Amino acid sequence: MKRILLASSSPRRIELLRKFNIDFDIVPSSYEEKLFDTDPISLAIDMAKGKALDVAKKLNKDFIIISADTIVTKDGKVFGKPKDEEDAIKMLKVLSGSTHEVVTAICVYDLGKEILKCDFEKTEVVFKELTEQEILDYINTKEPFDKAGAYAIQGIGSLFVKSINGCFFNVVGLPIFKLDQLLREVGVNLLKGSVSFE
Ligand SMILES: Cc1cn([C@H]2C[C@H](O)[C@@H](COP(=O)(O)OP(=O)(O)OP(=O)(O)O)O2)c(=O)[nH]c1=O
Repeated sequence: MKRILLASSSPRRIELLRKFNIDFDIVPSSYEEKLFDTDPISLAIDMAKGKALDVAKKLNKDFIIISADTIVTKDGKVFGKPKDEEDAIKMLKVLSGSTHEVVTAICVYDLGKEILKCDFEKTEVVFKELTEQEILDYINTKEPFDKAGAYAIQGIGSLFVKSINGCFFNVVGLPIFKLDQLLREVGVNLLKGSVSFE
């Protein structure tokens, strides 16, 4: 019996996938993410792939793994999750009053068929100008700390987002439209809430 497995510790990814009527297991990867200023798309894809391959080592052929990685990028700089308060303040100052991009890479790895497919989605996010006080007040909510770019569009961070261009769910960490396309290629239909295996 085939099983879907989400290789993630992200509560947002878990919650988004739970919207659909499929059973899935959750095994976070221990893949070590290394961020540096380079092409954000290949970086995110490498990391999503790394997470899938890491979790695959522990599994048998019955599983289809879903993994993802989200990066915030602006002017050639890439931002993951802030290391500390100072890092979060720095990121929010860069994002203030301007447009940045959020890239999420996703991979679907069918261990039985030995098919690994990865893709990405990119969304533009326009931030209002933030005052020092707003940044400090936001840091005090603790929301920024486990989020790429130090904000959550789905949370209090929504106060800062003037507009977006592209997939909302991509910003939250799981681009549902892209994920559905990849899953269909390995026989999983989120709309039917079922997994059909030939
Ligand atoms: C920009 C943004 C990011 N995020 C989150 C999504 C991801 O959980 C996180 C980016 O970190 P990731 O390294 O992509 O994921 P993760 O470490 O949380 O989980 P895992 O590697 O186990 O799958 O930032 C939001 O929740 N809202 C936002 O608006």
